[in-house]
Amino acid sequence: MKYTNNPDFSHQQKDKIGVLFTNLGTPDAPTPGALKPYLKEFLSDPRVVEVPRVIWWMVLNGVILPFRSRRSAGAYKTVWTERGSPLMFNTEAISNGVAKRLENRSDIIVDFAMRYGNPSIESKLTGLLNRGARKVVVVPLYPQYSATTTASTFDAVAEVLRKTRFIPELRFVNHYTDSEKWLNALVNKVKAHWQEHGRADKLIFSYHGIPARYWHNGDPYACQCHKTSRLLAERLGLDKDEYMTCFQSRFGKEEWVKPYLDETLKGLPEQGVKSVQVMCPGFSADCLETIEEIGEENHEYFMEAGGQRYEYIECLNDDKGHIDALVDIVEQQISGWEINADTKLRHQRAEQVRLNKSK
Ligand SMILES: C=CC1=C(C)c2cc3[nH]c(cc4nc(cc5[nH]c(cc1n2)c(C)c5CCC(=O)O)C(CCC(=O)O)=C4C)c(C)c3C=C
Ligand SMILES: [Fe+2]
Ligand SMILES: [Fe+2]
Repeated sequence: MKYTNNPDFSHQQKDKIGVLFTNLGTPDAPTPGALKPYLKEFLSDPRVVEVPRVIWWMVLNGVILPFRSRRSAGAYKTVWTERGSPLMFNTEAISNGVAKRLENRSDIIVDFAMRYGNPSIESKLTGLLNRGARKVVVVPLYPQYSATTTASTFDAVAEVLRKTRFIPELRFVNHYTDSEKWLNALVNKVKAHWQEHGRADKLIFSYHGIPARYWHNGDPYACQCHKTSRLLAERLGLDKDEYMTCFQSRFGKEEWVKPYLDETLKGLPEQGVKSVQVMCPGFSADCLETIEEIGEENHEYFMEAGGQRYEYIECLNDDKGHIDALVDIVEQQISGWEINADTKLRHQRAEQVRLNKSK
């Protein structure tokens, strides 16, 4: 094994703290040619699809990739913009927002990476190490823990570090469903929506699903989703009949955690629920699964079933409240990581200068 080194390493260099935000990943372009390698990497991850490898290899390569690449490319085309894939530019905006807020900390470097596709965790984590990061905090932008997302990100980080000479001190955010600032940011988002559009019969919290089997085997994800909904409802003063939790984005034939969003929306109008507002507190950034699946596809299901008003409340993306919450999470993680008294003094002076300027 040849271990990777920092090509610019000097024993005199100033140590840095690296902050790496990660998200799921997205294809490079909305085309079948770009979808195929992206879906292949994603769906070959044993954390995502827990099926015997040989059988899955045949199904994936023989059936899923040829068909799904085409179908998904069509869906991605509907959300693609001049700035590219929403998941990418929203994640970048979040990372930039946090970097801006921490710019007076000259010892902190902030970047983002994607678990699948580009920019890879390997390229960005190595980049941080090469820029002098000796301590790294990884923040997967998944508020709820799931083995399919959070643990898979950990696997990717570990895989990179397996090959590097220097292993940084490492902190890894497990989930942040209890973050009061994060909950408040979501509450404020809903309240702002209510101010503009009024309330609906029901507020639906929709989360990406996982196969029910994973949950039964110990994945806490669905429980954390229900908890998130409850904490939000308490803060919004909602009664039990005024909100509900649903799961979206099923994939494959197996049973996933329920209730399914699409089936729920198709059944609500006949129960007298004629208007709904849907938000996705499991997604930090708007992406295909929110813009197209929640904004378009499920909107149609509800209206076709007799619904009268359907509104999608966007993700937090780079909202100020979201950035505040993430800065808070990072600061908690790196507390006690001050590089040395000298650096600390410099930060305090820089902060003083900033405060004096803003007076
Ligand atoms: C077995 C399949 C899948 C599991 C399990 C799964 C879990 C999971 N996914 C997210 C977040 C996102 N998923 C996104 C897209 C997406 N997800 C799957 C499959 C599983 N996800 C597929 C095949 C796709 C690709 C798109 C498609 O073909 O429909 C995205 C959006 C990416 C984008 O580019 O916009 C996100 C985000 C979570 C949070 C999760 C488990 C908790
Ligand atoms: Fe997914
Ligand atoms: Fe989807």
